[in-house]
Amino acid sequence: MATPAPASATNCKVILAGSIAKALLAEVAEGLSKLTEKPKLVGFLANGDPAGKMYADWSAKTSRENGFEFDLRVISKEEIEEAVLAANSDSTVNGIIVYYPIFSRTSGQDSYVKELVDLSKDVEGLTHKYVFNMYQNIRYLDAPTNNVKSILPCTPLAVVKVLEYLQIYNSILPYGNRLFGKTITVINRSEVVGRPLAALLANDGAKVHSIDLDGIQVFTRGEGIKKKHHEVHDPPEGFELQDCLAASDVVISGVPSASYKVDPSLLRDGCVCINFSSEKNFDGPAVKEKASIYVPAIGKVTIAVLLRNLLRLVQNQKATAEAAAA
Ligand SMILES: NC(=O)C1=CN([C@@H]2O[C@H](COP(=O)(O)OP(=O)(O)OC[C@H]3O[C@@H](n4cnc5c(N)ncnc54)[C@H](O)[C@@H]3O)[C@@H](O)[C@H]2O)C=CC1
Ligand SMILES: Nc1nc(=O)c2c([nH]1)NC[C@@H]1CN(c3ccc(C(=O)N[C@@H](CCC(=O)O)C(=O)O)cc3)C=[N+]21
Repeated sequence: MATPAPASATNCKVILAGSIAKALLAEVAEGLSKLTEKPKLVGFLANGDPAGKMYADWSAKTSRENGFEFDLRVISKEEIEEAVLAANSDSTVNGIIVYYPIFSRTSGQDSYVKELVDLSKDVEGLTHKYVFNMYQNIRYLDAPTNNVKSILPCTPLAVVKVLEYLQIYNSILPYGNRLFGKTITVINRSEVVGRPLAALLANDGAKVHSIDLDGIQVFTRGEGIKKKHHEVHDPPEGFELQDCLAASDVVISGVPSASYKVDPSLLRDGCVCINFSSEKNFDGPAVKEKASIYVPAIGKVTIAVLLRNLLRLVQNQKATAEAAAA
């Protein structure tokens, strides 16, 4: 007989990203063992951003430890265009990651750089074709042959992998519908993480409350998840953050501010809390009094997903070459 937890302890289980990343990296190792050459990822750091540098160094270390080559190239803003084009035409390069932001957030110039990366080497899935496929819930580039898989952005996909690990995805249901019946709040609706994440979760069947400073949006596939992909609508009149939280099985937060905390008194008893911000959006001791599961950070999962995406690019490059030869 298992001993019950002492009455004084909380019943919240804290799950660290490392254990989730380990499971994904094992899957990646399996795929890697079937290749004859080491996949090569090239990273471009053109902004002098210390946070970007940290993330890049950390990705480089994990890549090398797991049998991938990672070549970090520190360059100037002015060099980025030619550098990406050169990597596109270098057959020894399998994947390209460009760290953002490079140019001022308001200039829109970063969007131009994103489109420069060759589709077959875009390891973060940031070029328009991949973004389109994600929002439209299209999983392959070569439908109906379905040999070339579409690429999903790393952090939103990392959150999906965390939810699969936690069995929030119900494997009794068919693939693509496994979040049916779940209500999820995502706090952050940025173009790079929050909005794609809300769309992915809704495409998998969830009802998603997407929160940002400009208000709340609801992402769903409609009643009975009959639609092929998500649609977005306004919440009911007077619906506030507290109503979203009270209804949510899962709360995912990514507010980039040290002072922001999700009010623990608004959380549904026994909900699951996940933080993807580099700042702690949940107060640890308080959230543990309410949540059944708490994931304080996901960075390691994001990097495991980056390597999984790189492996997928290599597999896609092979499938494309074989199709061309046939
Ligand atoms: N763990 C990981 O793998 C990754 C973590 N991050 C982290 O996630 C955080 C967010 O990154 P981005 O989305 O790129 O940042 P961002 O600055 O582009 O977007 C943040 C969003 O949060 C919104 N926001 C700010 N205060 C809010 C509030 N009180 N309530 C609701 N929404 C609010 C903003 O309006 C904005 O839309 C950062 O801390 C970043 O470092 C980013 C990428 C990967
Ligand atoms: N093209 C591109 N893709 C990115 O994904 C990208 C980028 N550019 N530019 C820089 C930002 C920053 N970024 C972070 C990754 C992990 C944590 C993170 O939360 N890491 C730790 C916590 C902090 C720590 O341990 O120091 C964790 O989750 O375990 C934060 C920030 C990705 N970025």
